[in-house]
Amino acid sequence: MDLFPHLLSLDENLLPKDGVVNYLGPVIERAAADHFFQRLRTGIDWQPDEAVIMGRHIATRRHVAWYGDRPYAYTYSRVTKTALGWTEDLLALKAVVEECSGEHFNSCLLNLYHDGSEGMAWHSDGERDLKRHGTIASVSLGAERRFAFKHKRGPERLSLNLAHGSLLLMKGETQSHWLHRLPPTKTVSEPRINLTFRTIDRA
Ligand SMILES: O=C(O)CCC(=O)C(=O)O
Ligand SMILES: [Fe+2]
Repeated sequence: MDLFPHLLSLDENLLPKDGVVNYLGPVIERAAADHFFQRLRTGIDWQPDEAVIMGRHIATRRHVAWYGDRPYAYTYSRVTKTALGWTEDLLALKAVVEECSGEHFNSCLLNLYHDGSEGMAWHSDGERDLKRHGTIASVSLGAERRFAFKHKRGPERLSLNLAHGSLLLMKGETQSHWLHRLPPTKTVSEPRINLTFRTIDRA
């Protein structure tokens, strides 16, 4: 009998090459995940994300927030944000993620997708301020959404569903060689919150 099936996923790399992605499935039980979703929905300082398109600042419908150990300045899609101090809920989620991954994180970017019409385009999280080859730990709460990877130079593609309360780890060289995205979908009308725990590493 397998008492800890999700722990086995740490040995299973979803990528065929050039990086490591582990999907641990739901690591937070449903009632706790529901609780965190509700608390974060109202307790986080959500702001519309901004994009700079042809030199103009455009506010997106997707909302974002940025928290960390210190007031890190973080440049993301060419907009700089200053990290707010951890909330009790974020520290509790960080503890779960650190326990499951065996790694430590000093910051977290949160995304709020109001429904399936909002997503995130192909990108990698190789920002200058992030620790090189550091793990990114992604927690999903709320509506289940598809998440996709494609290799930057080859034909390889894969995708998976991110369940309520689940944890996905992107490790090692993943950001150097793969893009990821959250495709918009007509079939989801419920909101989703995503938390990506990261390590900011700067002089
Ligand atoms: O919402 C997600 O699952 C992914 C978010 C993401 O890729 C990011 O914030 O960099
Ligand atoms: Fe990302």
